[in-house]
Amino acid sequence: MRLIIQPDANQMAQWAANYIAAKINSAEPTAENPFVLGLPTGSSPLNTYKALIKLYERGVVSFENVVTFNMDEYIGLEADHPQSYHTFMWDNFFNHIDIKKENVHILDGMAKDPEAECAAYEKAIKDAGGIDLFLGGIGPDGHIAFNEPGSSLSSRTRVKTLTTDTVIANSRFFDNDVNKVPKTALTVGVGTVLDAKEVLILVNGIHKARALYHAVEGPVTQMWTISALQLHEKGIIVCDYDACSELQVKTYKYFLDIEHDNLDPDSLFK
Ligand SMILES: N[C@@H]1[C@@H](O)[C@H](O)[C@@H](COP(=O)(O)O)O[C@@H]1O
Repeated sequence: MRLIIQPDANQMAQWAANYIAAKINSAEPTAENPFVLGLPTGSSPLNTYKALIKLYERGVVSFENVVTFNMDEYIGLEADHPQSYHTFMWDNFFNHIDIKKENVHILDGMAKDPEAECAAYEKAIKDAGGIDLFLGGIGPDGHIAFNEPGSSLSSRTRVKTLTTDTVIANSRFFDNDVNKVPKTALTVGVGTVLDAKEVLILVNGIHKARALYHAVEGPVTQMWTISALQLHEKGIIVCDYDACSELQVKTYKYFLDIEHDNLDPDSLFK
């Protein structure tokens, strides 16, 4: 695992955006052989999306030959609901770049047959050649996508019931009313994420410090699903100083030392 420690959320976002852009560019994607990018919602990736939009506007990267698969979607929200992940992605990212609508994949939370929707999603990822890079965030309880504590670390795309903690955490987007928050979601599985060629996870803020501790220093356990990243050959966590608060000083110093030459976001384009 690589742990990229940055001073704050803005510098994290610049590092992550530069990394994604450099990966897309080095793949030299074409319509026949696109770059396949997995994407999250939430507050964690917002600054990264803003930084990627700026890179696109500066002509540093194009998304013309990029295919995307989002991590998850609430069950029961129409795509045009203000809090659907469809709305989030188009408002915060897709509307501002040159991605083709047909290259965007987001699970349909209104699907009549959710299980068939999930199976079709797994097939679509496979048909696209697998995910080259999966960007993600985590909840304070260490969940990745909507793989709540107790999720199988081999899980695939499926229906998941949200924990009370997640419903409360996400009620901030639903007028702070837990009754308005959907209680179930469609989500890629931990196994789906681990199948990506690379996984890049964003973790910022003191409220994620415990989760980062479990991700880096804890054992692999279904109770902190992000810990499964330890099994991935190319797992990267980009975090800020605050999120490192629960790490041992020697762990923190080790990753700062070994990544010393890689911490400047501009170093990624050299
Ligand atoms: N399903 C999403 C996750 O993909 C996201 O990582 C998490 C954390 O959100 P935030 O980045 O806002 O802290 O929220 C939701 O539960």
